Amino acid sequence: MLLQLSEFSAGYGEIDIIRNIELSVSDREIVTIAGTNGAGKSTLVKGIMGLVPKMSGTMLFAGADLLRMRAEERAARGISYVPQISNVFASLTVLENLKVVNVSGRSGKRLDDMFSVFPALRDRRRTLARSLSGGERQQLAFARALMTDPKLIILDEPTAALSPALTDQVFQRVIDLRSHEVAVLMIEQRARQSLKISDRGYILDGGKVAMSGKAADLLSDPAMAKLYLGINDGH
Ligand SMILES: Nc1ncnc2c1ncn2[C@@H]1O[C@H](COP(=O)(O)OP(=O)(O)OP(=O)(O)O)[C@@H](O)[C@H]1O
Repeated sequence: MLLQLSEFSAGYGEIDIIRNIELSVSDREIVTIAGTNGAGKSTLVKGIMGLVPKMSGTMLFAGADLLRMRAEERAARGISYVPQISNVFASLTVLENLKVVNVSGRSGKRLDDMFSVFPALRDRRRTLARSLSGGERQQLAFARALMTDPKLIILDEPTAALSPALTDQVFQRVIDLRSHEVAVLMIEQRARQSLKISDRGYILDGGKVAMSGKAADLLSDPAMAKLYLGINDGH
């Protein structure tokens, strides 16, 4: 198991926002976190990154105890986080955005790797990030996250504000990430589409895991369809 949370609770003050979460991600797995607005999805992933002030429970990553580690240490151990907005530097070119990721050693080789995975970025390497299309910008955000050669990438709503066509493209890119020996944990409002490309899923409601399991089982569960699917995606 790559990431294992047990009895994990987290919050910002007196009251915990998420409570007693059991969650795991295996090597190269794609896992969706979906659920209602305000359920605590962002708080959960920020907790994994070490960005929430109050946390308790157990959190293991590649066998190490993450809970007491600072955010920088967690990142250094191989977790990359792609926030929902402001995930690239708008005033830098594509090439500059990739170069400023702090990678020790072979960054030239790494750049070549990124351009072979995302050929559109090679063509646009001198373009300012602010001039990229929404889909290209998301590719750049993924490429930046991959520059550090992480074991786990956490994506916070990668398709937010994208058109249906670009959404399909971004989900295809998420599938491609798997060939990079990387696991993906992603928050998605488009739960149905996201589960279709995932191995497993967790549905949060009111700070707790309401449902979890194999993505195919969740997609065919009538209770899941009634309560949590189809509100935000028309597919
Ligand atoms: N920095 C913060 N300080 C205090 N409370 C916060 C903070 N961030 C979030 N919350 C509260 O935590 C709860 C869960 O928020 P969170 O953003 O984790 O939910 P979410 O499931 O990601 O929601 P959405 O789908 O709407 O983005 C909300 O009630 C929110 O008001």
